[in-house]
Amino acid sequence: IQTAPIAITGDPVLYQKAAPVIAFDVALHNLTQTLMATMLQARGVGIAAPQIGVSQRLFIVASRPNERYPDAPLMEPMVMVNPVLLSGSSEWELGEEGCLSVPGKRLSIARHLWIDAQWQDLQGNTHSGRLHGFVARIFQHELDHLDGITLIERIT
Ligand SMILES: O=C(NO)N[C@@H](Cc1ccccc1)C(=O)O
Ligand SMILES: [Zn+2]
Repeated sequence: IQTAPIAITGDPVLYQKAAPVIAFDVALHNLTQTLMATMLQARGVGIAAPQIGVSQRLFIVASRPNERYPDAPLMEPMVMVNPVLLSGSSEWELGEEGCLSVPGKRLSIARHLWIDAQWQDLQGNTHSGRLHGFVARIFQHELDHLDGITLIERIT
């Protein structure tokens, strides 16, 4: 399966508002496979389509313990199309984040402790649920990417 180069700080695609996904077709399936393979190759625990140069509202949340995040919880990777943050806890928590598009940096970022999210799967079915802790953190990080926000914009 193909991987793709990861856009890094300064690449305009990282600062655009991504477009909603409207076609739940084979191209979306292929894009998701490339996104997943790229994330795994980079030892990521999440990745957003704009990071491989595709300005569409799609990301993967795939927390699992690895050398970059030894304490990360293990979960089934979630492919989230047209994700929406419905609400977030009033309580925020500071935590270390890395970004595959901001190589070599770990920054302390405040995120909601839990969030209620809604998204579509690759078949276009709508789902919703509450995410907690590190998984909620990854979701919020990836959603920022869909709105043209990277870690650097989050600290300034
Ligand atoms: O760059 C990305 N995703 O956009 N990948 C990050 C995801 C992430 C998000 C929040 C906290 C830790 C890690 C990574 O280091 O795997
Ligand atoms: Zn990132």
